[in-house]
Amino acid sequence: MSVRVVARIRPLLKAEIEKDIIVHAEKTASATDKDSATIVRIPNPKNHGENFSFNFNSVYDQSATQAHIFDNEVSSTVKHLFKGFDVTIFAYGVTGTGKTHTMRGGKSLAERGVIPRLLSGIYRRARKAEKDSSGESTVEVSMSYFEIYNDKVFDLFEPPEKRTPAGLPIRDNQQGKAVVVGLTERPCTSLKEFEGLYDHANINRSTSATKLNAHSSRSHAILCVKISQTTGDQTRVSTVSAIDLAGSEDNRRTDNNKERLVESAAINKSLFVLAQCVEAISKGQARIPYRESKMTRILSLGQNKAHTVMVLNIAPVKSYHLDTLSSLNFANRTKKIETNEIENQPFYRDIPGKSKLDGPAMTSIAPTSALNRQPLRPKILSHNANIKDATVPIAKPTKQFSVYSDKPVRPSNQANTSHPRTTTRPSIRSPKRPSTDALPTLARPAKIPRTTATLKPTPGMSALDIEALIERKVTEALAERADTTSISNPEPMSDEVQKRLEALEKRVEGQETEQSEGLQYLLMAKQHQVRGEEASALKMYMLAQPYFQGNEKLERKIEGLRHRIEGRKKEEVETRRSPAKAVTTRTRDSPMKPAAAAAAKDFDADSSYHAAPSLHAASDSDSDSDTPVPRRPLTRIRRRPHGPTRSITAPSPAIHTLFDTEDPLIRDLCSPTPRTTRLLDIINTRDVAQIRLLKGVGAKRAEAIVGALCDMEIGEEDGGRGVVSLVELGRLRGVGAKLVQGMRGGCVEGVS
Ligand SMILES: Nc1ncnc2c1ncn2[C@@H]1O[C@H](COP(=O)(O)OP(=O)(O)OP(=O)(O)O)[C@@H](O)[C@H]1O
Repeated sequence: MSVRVVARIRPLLKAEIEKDIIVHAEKTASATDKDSATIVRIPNPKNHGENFSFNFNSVYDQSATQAHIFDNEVSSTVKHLFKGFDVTIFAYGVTGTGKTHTMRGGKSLAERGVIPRLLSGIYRRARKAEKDSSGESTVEVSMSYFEIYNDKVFDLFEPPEKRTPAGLPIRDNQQGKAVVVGLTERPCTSLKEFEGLYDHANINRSTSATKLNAHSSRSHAILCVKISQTTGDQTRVSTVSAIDLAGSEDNRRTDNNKERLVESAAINKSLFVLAQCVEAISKGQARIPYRESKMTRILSLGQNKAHTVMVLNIAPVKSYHLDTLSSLNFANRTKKIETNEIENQPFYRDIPGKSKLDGPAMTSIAPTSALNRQPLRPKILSHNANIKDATVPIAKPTKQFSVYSDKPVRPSNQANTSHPRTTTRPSIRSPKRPSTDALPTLARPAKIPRTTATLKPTPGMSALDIEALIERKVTEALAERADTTSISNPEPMSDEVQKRLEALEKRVEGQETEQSEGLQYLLMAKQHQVRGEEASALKMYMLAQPYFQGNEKLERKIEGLRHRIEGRKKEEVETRRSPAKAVTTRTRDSPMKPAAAAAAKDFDADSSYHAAPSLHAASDSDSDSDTPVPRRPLTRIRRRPHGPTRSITAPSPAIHTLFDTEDPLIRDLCSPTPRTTRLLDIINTRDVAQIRLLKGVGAKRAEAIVGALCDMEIGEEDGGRGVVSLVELGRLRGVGAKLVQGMRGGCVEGVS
């Protein structure tokens, strides 16, 4: 099913006037009176006589009430939730277009937004389900709520003063879903309780007054509400995520100060990445850059297996013209994303082995499948043999148990470490079972009767009961093993090693924090430059300079930019004095100094400056719509060949390059020392022969490192990126800070 995209055009604000309205909701020609509008119409900024139209699932104009939006677009998702599907609802749009109004809304009953109404619907349905089952079923609701501020994750149940500067980490759970580690999950038994928690948490959200919005959200806020439906000993968990994204900002209009600019850069960057993800998905590219921002990682659009609704918030007026077009383009692409909705299967309650890491969404998948994968933290006693287990199909573990065997399960460590599974499997396969095909899969324990205490079959048991008994026993034993394994295999790190690792981490983090501040300025500089705001770009480059002292490339860039601005000013003055003369002035009258010329050349050669002007406009190659991407003056744009449509196409800004290695300047400024690079390169070869030659590493240790890399699955989801920092290396099982320092120190001698 595709992402459902609905557009909402907000009413005029006090300072806005009727005659500036340029965006309209319209119905299709074939629509009846009953049908709602599905088209957003907006003029072409280059030619006001021409209009662009964008088609969405629904379009709401200024008259749409909060109740209207909820009833038409969101209330039906409650049903999905209770059927076991996850749901994601998110609001997207430029700053000040009504995202928070839509999601949270006001205090009065009529003004309440999607979130409180959704919760109201959830509680209502929960009570009904409980009542209809005559008390057989219970529904529990719990919530977690966090924000992504400056690309860091913060628990909104924690007051800001208790936050750690680095925020909470994100990890992939066993199902490959990104979850925040260490989030508070609060049970809430009634709407009132929910509202109390939600309102309180919202006080902790980062908001500020900007020129475009007196209460502008400076972060992406993600609310996860978990619904656990229990009948007997089975529980089915589903999650609804309601996301109020921060709005993109055009800093020419915000008058943002330094702090707001930094926030703005982070917001814009994450929205850039989101646009890139959507573009990559819509083009069917193999690599979707989810990991380039925390927001995209969490949202995992198109990958999250949830029923997804996007509300596109739009301002109706001219001053938002270009931004609105960008948003419309983005939404146009998003609506084509197919989500593979998957129903969460019930699992047995109180099953041991559920990690805290799982987070709210984690438990939404049957635990049996979770058992097939390695935990995220390496377990010291586990062998590489376990890696194979990760590939064992879900139903296979059942073969390890015989229904007639009543012996206690072997302690997990032994089972895990002494024998690879493949050797034990045949001997414990039940000889009485001709085929495992008849087995119901572990992921569907729904048919299991609520028999309990004894695991021995009794004479009166049916074949189905026996099958169920096998499953039950297998599930419990595997869960127990997983649990024991995690408890009995703590990190074997001595206090001293732990301390050293922390010290190393702090040192590296300290450097990172300092550098990242400088990088923020570079990012902003680049954003300004992309928009043709060269004076602001220069200012930002200059602010970045103290963080990268002595960097010649940056100095050249600044000088080149300064020269360019001065040249332009001169040109303007000349033009005003004598337009005809000015045409030739540049070549005749102002020859560039060699250094400046080189700098300017460097500037020109940097292809990323030819990017599209709009912050969240990704490239547009859609063929089925009038999907313009605005262009701004002063920005040089490479045109793509015109296709069959008349869509105006701007190239995609290499957004992800803003902070990464594709930008030559940033690459230059961020690169780790050659020694570190060398060490990481060697480690990432996963070649025992090479690694064992590192200082302090013998053959056994080299093998353990390679094993740990595999265990941690570093690189699998990242296309084999391997360890990327010393800290990450130090965290590998059996490595530690001391060894890292030793290996690094010995690296200069060269290990080939
Ligand atoms: N449908 C609406 N009806 C009435 N007022 C609205 C509506 N939509 C938005 N507003 C008003 O517009 C202003 C901006 O809305 P809001 O704060 O929700 O924008 P936003 O998109 O969340 O902005 P930001 O990204 O900066 O947080 C608010 O004063 C809000 O009350």
